[in-house]
Formats: sequence, C-alpha cells, structure tokens
Amino acid sequence: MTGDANYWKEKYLDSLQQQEESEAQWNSRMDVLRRSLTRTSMAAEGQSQGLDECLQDLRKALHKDHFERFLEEITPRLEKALLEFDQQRQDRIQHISQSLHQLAAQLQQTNPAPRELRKALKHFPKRLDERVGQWSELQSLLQELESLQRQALLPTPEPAKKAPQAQQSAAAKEQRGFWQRLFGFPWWRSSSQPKKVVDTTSVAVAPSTAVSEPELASVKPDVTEPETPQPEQQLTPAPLEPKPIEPFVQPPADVAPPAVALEPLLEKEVNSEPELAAVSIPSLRLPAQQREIEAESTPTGPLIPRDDSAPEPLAETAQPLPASMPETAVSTDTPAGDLSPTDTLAESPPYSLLADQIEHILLGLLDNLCLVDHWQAQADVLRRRIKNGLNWYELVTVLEDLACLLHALPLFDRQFEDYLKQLNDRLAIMQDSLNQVQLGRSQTSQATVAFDSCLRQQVEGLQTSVEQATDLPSLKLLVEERLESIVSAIDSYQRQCQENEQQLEASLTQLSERLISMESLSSELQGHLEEQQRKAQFDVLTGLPNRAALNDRLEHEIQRWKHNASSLLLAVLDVDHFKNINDSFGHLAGDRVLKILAGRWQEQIRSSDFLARYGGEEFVLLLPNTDLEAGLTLLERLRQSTEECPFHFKGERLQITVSIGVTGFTADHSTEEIFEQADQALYRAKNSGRNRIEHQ
Ligand SMILES: Nc1nc2c(ncn2[C@@H]2O[C@H](COP(=O)(O)OP(=O)(O)OP(=O)(O)O)[C@@H](O)[C@H]2O)c(=O)[nH]1
Repeated sequence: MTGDANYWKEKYLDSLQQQEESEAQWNSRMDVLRRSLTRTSMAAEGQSQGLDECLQDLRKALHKDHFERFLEEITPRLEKALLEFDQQRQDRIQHISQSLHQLAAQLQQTNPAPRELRKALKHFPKRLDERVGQWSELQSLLQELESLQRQALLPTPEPAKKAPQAQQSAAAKEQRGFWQRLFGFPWWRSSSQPKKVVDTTSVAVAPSTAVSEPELASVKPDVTEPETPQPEQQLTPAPLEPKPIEPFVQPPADVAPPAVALEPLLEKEVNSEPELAAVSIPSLRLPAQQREIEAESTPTGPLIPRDDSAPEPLAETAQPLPASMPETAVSTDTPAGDLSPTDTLAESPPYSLLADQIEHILLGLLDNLCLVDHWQAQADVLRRRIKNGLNWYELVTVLEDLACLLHALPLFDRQFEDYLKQLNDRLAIMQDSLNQVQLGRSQTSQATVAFDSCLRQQVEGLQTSVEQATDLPSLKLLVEERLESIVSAIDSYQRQCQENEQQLEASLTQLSERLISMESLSSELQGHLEEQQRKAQFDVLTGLPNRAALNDRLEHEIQRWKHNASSLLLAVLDVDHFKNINDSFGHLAGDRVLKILAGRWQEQIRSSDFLARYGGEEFVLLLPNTDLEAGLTLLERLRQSTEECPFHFKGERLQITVSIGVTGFTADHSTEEIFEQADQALYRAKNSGRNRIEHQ
C-alpha cells in the first residue's frame, strides 16, 4: 500500500472511532434524559387524571426506540393537560383562599376577648392571598388559623377571684390580651384584690400583630431627645387626699386649631388655606444639612405652625440621624420640597441594621440586673423575646417591659451597691478620725494623771521637807526647789493639753468635712435616682406617662375611688387605621401624628385626669370623679378635635380619627374586668365604623 493510501486508511479509522465515541456519548445523554423525564413524570403524577394519563404514555414512549416520534404526538396532549391542570390549581387556590377568608371573618365575628387575638385575626387575612398560592406556606397558614380558632373559641377565663389558680394560669396562657399584659406586673394586687400568683410569662406576650407584621423600617427621631418636662401632676402620682376637681375647660369654639402639615422640611409653597399653617415632618437628613435647613427656614423655624396666633408650636425641630445609623441609609440628593411618602420609607434604615447592637445592649443590661426569683423569671422571658429577634415596635414593648421591671424592682441596685461601698469607705475614714479623737482624749487624760501624781509627789515631798526641817534657810531652799518643780510640771501639763486640744480640733474639723461631703454625695445620688425614676415613667415619643406610670397611677386612683366612693372612668383611645398612615406617609409621619394627638388630648383634659400612652397607637385615659355623662362629653370633645385636627400632607387635607371605648369602675368588677370592658367597648367602636365612642 502506498503512503497515500495508508494516510487515507488512518484518517478513515480515526473518523470511525470519533463517530463511535460521539454515538456512545449521545446514547448516554439520551439515557440521562430518558431517566430524568421518567422521574419528573413520576413526581408530577397524582395531580390530575388527564395529566397522569399523558405522563404514563410519555413514560412508555421513552422506553421505545426512536421515541422522539412518539413524543411529537404526546407533546400537544401534554401541553393541553398541563394547561387544564394549571386552571384547576388556580381554582383550587381561589377556593381555599375564599374558605380561609370566610373562616377568619367568622372567627372575627365571635368577638374574642383578648385584643391581641382580635388584632391577629384582623391581620390574618391581609397576606392570605399571597401566601395561599405557595403550597409550602399552606401548612403554616392552616396551623396559624387553627391556633387562632382554638384561642377564639376557648371560653373566656373566669375572673381571678373565682377561677382556681391552675385553671386561671392555663387560661391566661391561652388568652393574653392587651390588658392582660398589664397584669403581668404587681400593681393590681391591691390589698382588696385577692392575691394572685403573677403569671411571669405574661411579659413575654409579644403582640401577635407585631409578629405577623412585616418588619418596619423606621427611625424614631425623638428617642434621643427627651421631651420638654411635663407638669408636676404627671410626674408623680396624685396624693390620696380628695382634691377639688377642676371643671372641664371648653376650648373657645371660634379658635381654629393650628394646621399640622406632614410635609417636607423645605416645603416653600404657600398653603392655599390661609388660616392653616404648614408644618413639616422631620426629614431624615445629615446633621450638617439639617443645620443649613434650619438656617434657611421661616422665622418660626421648621416644624412650627406658621400661624402666629398659635399659642405654642405643636411640632418640634427635625432630628438628625442617630449616630449609629449608617449615612448610606439617607438619600441626600432628594430635591428640597420633594419628599414623597415613598421617599420617606426608602430613607428609613431597616431595624435589622441596628438589631444586633440593640439586642446585645439589652441582653447585657438584663444580665447585669441582680434579681430575685420572681423577677428573674420575668427577666428570662424578656431575654427570650430579645433573643428571638425584634422589630421596631416589638422593641418598644420590650423597652417598656424592661422599664416596668426596673421600676418595680429594688431600684437601680448597682447604684445603691456603689453608693453603699462609698459610704462604707467613708465610714471607715470617719472611724479613724473618731479613734484619733479618742486617742487624743486618752492622751489628755494620761497627761492629767501624770500631772496629778507629779503634783502629789511634790506636795508630799514638800510636806516631808517641812516636817523634817531643822533650820529656816534650808527649808526655804527646799520649798523653792519644790515649787519650781511644781511650776514646771504645770507648764508641761498645759503644753500637753494645748497640743492635744489642737489635735482634737483638727480631727473634729476633718470629721465634719467628711460628713458634709457624704451628705452631698447622698443628695447627688438621690437626685440621680429621682431623675432615673422620672425617665422610667415617660414615653419618649409623646412625652406622656407610659405604662409603668399608668400602673402606679391606677393603684392610687383605685384606692382614692374606693375611699371617696366617687366615680372613676377608664377610656381606651386607639387611632383609626394607623397602619395606613404609616404605610402611606412613612413611619416618621406616623410618629408625628401620635405626638401631636397626645399633645392635643393632654391640653384638653383636667390636671386630675391621667392620660398615658399604653403602646403603639393605644392610649389610656383615667377620669377620676367623673360620671359617665361628663366623661362622654369630654371624650366626644377629644374625638371631635382629633377629627378636626388639620393634618396636611403635600397640601392635601388628611383626616385622622380616633375610636374610644369607655367604662366605669364598679365594686363588683375586678380591675382586669374593667379593662376588658373598656377594650370590648373600643372593639365595638371599631366594628361600628370607627371615629366613635362606645361605653360599657
Ligand atoms: N409610626 C409608628 N407606628 C407605630 C408605632 N407603634 C405601632 N405602630 C404601628 O401602628 C400600626 C397599628 O396597626 P393596627 O393594629 O393594624 O391598627 P390600625 O391600622 O390602627 O387599625 P384599627 O385600629 O383597626 O383602626 C401597626 O402598623 C404598627 O406597626 C409607633 O410608635 N410609631
């Protein structure tokens, strides 16, 4: 064979080998494809009969030679079956969604007692449609519903005095509502109430709404800046003696309330309504920008109503970002006067950025508390809540519970410990000083004894000399010698006395200086403690007394009510559709609304009344010595003034309303029941269309 022929022969053999290899590769790929298709078709089986038939045909075809021919025939049938199946699936989702909505609505109609449960029921349908489409979510949805249903259909637990303790605590675990959280703390165990083992787990009840809510990105500018001090009556509980009650002061009807606009800081446009002044919400800006803005703003300053006749600004200056907020979270290029609600939301850094730091601090704080059994259990519950992760609003309730814990416990143990240590050191120094004084005194008395014996010796010697004297000149000499000795003893005694006296005086001066410094240390500490106590009693956002303060005040008011046999009303005020305000205008605007409303309501009540922020958009008003008729008149005024409060956003009028539930204390109802009644009344007000008052 020629060289040329060899060359072609080898080339042929090579290409034959290549072809064999690609055939083997092709076959193996086909095999993988066949197996995957078979498995997928088996996995997809069981969804619909039509689809199953197609899949079975597909599997049979896959095992035939030249199965692609069969596939061509099966594919259109498969497509049709899939489309039908998808339609069935959509119908099924819709059906499930409808049924779950109906179930939730029915449960809502059962009007379950705890408010938290009602809220959870209200929130349940909100994300239902979105979740029901994901099969993986279905199980957890059904579990949630089952749990809500169980809670809603459980009988309301008997009041504390009637129910056996074990049953009561089991029921309390199931049904913990808005007010029951309040009863986790001991204020309500007044002497006339039956003693109850406090359910320590009650502190742990995070509002169920908070759990189901998405984490809200928000900045609370007021957190770092304390409010202007409140009148004295709010700081300390009123004394128990009966006080003359001030009449309700009706605001003059012709005074238009100043407008409150939720507009951007640099809004320059003139408000079209002349009687209304524009006020801006605090915008999220860097401190330097903030200063520039403040310099540029109107003479009344930013956030202050433009209405000169307004007695005092309803709003405050914008706050810079908290130091711990990353600056990247702030959009600095937003044009002035162009802050849209979405901008506000976008600018809010998520809580998760700070969560670790905050949670670390809180856990550290809890670890440092020296607590006894019962309180330790509450602290453990709080610790668990923190470890489970918080969002902004859960953080608020955790902080409130922590404040309650600190407030109710032997206050500020550590400070006392330090104080006692210092006191002990100073007492030791004083002890030294006293010892020195004692020493000085004993030295003085030793000197006196020595002087006395010296004098006696000299006098005795003189006596002997006189008795033994034989001639006058020697006697004279002897007497002179003795007298000299006596005079020098007197001198040395005097010197010794003087020295001792000086030492004594110095020690006494030192002692009194130390006493003075101890006194000032103790009054400094006292002032510090009082300040801490005062802070622990106030809500930082609204400046109103908080839940801890409400607990204290309630105890006093209930005692006073019993003592005076007068009437005591309790009202719960809840801003309507507050979530919508947050969602539409941003959480900062929501915060501003709460602050402004709190200020307005506070202005309209008597100094003997007590308004507290219970948490979130919920407020509690105590009206001592007020019958239902007078109470309803006042509450109607608060409701109306809320409705009329001229909030604005971007020049548009924004109406905000409040629903109120009110009830009176009666001898045959426990405090817990009174709260529950007010809460029920509020629920009725919400269900009957909101912006109204209901009483029970
Ligand atoms: N801006 C702001 N929002 C808060 C604060 N505390 C709670 N919230 C929010 O207030 C909202 C309360 O919403 P819901 O409980 O659904 O009640 P609502 O929207 O007022 O509806 P109704 O009470 O039924 O009229 C939730 O979205 C909370 O996240 C706060 O301090 N500031």
